[in-house]
Amino acid sequence: MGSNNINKTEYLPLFRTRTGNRLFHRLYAAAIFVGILLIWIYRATHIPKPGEDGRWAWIGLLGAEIWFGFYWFLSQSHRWNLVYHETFPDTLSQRYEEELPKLDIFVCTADPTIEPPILVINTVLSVMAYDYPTHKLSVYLSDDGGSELTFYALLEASRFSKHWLPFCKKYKVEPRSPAVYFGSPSQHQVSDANYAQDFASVKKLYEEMEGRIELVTKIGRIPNKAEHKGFASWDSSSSRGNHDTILQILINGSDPEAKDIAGSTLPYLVYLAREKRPQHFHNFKAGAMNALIRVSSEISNAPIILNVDCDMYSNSSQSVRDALCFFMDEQKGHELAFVQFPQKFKNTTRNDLYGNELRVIAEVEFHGLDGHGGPMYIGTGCFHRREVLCGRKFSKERRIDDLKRQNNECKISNVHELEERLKNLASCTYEENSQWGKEVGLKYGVPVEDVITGLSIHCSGWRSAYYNPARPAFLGVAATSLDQILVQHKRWSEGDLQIYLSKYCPALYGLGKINIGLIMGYSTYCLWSPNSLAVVYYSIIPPLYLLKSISLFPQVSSVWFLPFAYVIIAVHVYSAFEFIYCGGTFVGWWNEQRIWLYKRTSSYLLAFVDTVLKLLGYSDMKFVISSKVADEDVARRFEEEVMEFGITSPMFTLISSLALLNLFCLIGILLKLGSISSLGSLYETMALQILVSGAFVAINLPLYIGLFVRKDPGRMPSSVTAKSVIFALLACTISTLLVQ
Ligand SMILES: O=c1ccn([C@@H]2O[C@H](COP(=O)(O)OP(=O)(O)O[C@H]3O[C@H](CO)[C@@H](O)[C@H](O)[C@H]3O)[C@@H](O)[C@H]2O)c(=O)[nH]1
Ligand SMILES: [Mn+2]
Repeated sequence: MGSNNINKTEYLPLFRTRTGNRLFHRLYAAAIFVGILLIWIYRATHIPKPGEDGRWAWIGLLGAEIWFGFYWFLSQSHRWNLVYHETFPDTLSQRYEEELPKLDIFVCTADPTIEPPILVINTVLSVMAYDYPTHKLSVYLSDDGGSELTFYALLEASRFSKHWLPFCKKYKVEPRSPAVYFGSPSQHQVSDANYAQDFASVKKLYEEMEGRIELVTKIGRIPNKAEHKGFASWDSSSSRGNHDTILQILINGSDPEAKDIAGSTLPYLVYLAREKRPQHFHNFKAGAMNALIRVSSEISNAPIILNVDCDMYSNSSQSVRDALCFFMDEQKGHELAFVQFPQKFKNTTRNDLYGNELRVIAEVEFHGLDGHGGPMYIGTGCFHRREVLCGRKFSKERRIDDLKRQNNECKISNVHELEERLKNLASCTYEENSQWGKEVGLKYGVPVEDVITGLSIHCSGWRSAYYNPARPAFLGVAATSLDQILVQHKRWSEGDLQIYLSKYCPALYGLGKINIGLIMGYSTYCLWSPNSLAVVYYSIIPPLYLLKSISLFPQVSSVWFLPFAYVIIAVHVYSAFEFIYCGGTFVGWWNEQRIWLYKRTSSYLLAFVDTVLKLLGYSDMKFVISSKVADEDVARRFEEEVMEFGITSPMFTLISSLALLNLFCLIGILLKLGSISSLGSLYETMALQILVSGAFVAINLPLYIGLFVRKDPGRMPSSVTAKSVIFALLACTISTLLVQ
């Protein structure tokens, strides 16, 4: 009986994979594909003759529709074959509890103003408190802001952790971000007197610490620098972009003194601000990660690395074990380079006004990528094998070294000496004439270091896994204003397009190296920004021709009307169902359509233009860091799901001009109608153009209100309103004069 049991556990896998049933989707996709072909045939065979109305507009529409069809085809790769995983952490624990590998956790921050130190250390504390042997954990904070305020907060966190970690473990606290835990009404063991007492005392300690950190952040300096030797690293000459490497080991896990109040070992805790000099380009987050990889290799050198953005606290103390179920699985673990968890957010509202949650991407598309070889690496909530990040290629013959054997404990005898010795690893010149950023570490050159690094890992033969547990593993701060989300998507779509135009273009570089489905999957994201051209064309030309009463679509009575109607209806009904199936609301779906439009007509368009300028040498690489704070007023409107404009931005001028253009054209054509009876003939010839502009106007309702009705500070600034009215009127007038 006993031996039977052992055999059983030996054969149980650590994770299981299940594929979804895709029959319905495949039938649907085939039917849409036929519809698209018919649309193409119609367009190509009905081009107006030279001299006839609308010939060029028509050819443009043909181009746009070919693009939409092609893009739709690419995006089917995300839906063809969905896979879902389930992990067995109990089996992991039974089999390997004593041999679990070490884990290094990297947290990146870059600006103490928009990434407040209190937020950063809550993330740090949440990952320090993982349900994992503490002597195997090391947490590194990279501070590209080079801020003593952040350092101060981390020092405070190192002290508070002595109380927080044992409290979390004793009462199995979830989540382990103290701000979130104490901020939400506790449902835990309130009846237990011990718990109530511990809760009250730890909460008090937290609030006192929070008070001190907020005070220091507010006054912007450290009152008592003698408190820790580390503050000596900041002198009057150091500034954010110009300072020496600052490396401070705040908790030396191997020090017998470094114990929590229950007498257990604490994880290593390290602060690193790599050297910054104005004359050296620092490669943003990729540069920070690479410095962390090097420095950590000399301290803890764990074979597995988890990295999170400073706002992405751990929401589940079990995630490390979940991730290890993948890496340590005897059958399939050795093929896996990284395990990616979805990005989810703490502060989203019911109808997700800005489409922050990227719901369908998280719940459908990434499962689809997994079916083709693995999800992309998306920069946060991702566990990597260190060796892979350091450039190791996959080889069938040579299995990666057993994780269980890379478990030697680290011992630091002289902290100060070690800090001094390692500083050089984070200097500006260390990477000169090396392979860092090229073959080793995260890749440089594009502002989406994550996507390009993941792609090159896939291309060197590795797989990855997407794990999307019911309880989100990480929660971050989502954008709270329209401007923020548009700026973020500009950076993403620009970076992705740069990858497409680089030597890592998935369609060329990936050919023969990765599955064709994965090439299509990557291409869908990398080609976000060229989408803008077709969408902008569709938002300008049909309404202008509507105003001129020139029809660009089949008449309602024509059979060619059917494929258009069919594709438009089927695609939107499917997408609404998919969205709701993924847990969204109908209003949420409608909001997402609006954001879809805004991204394509502003972020993606500007990203496209900037990429072209960059190719021509006119533009530099930028990384606009997303703000993780909002002032009270903005936060309130976000809660109420009222769109936040508030500032002037070229992106707002773009979306407003297009919204007004469609509105003017629609009003214009209705005014031009002599009588109600001509409505019938307008409908017969112009139904689809009216539908396109009508949908445009309907989706833009909140924007019109922001332009003309609202009075609060979140409305559209009047300069944007004025500019957009002028642009839209100009476009209408010029086209009326030109298109005769
Ligand atoms: O010079 C820099 C710039 C940024 N960061 C950090 O990078 C992270 C991501 O920056 P954020 O402004 O929050 O950008 P997001 O668009 O929210 O980030 C997403 O997209 C990035 C790629 O564009 C990925 O790196 C991120 O992991 C992913 O969450 C944050 O922790 C920053 O502190 C640095 O460490 N150094
Ligand atoms: Mn972010």
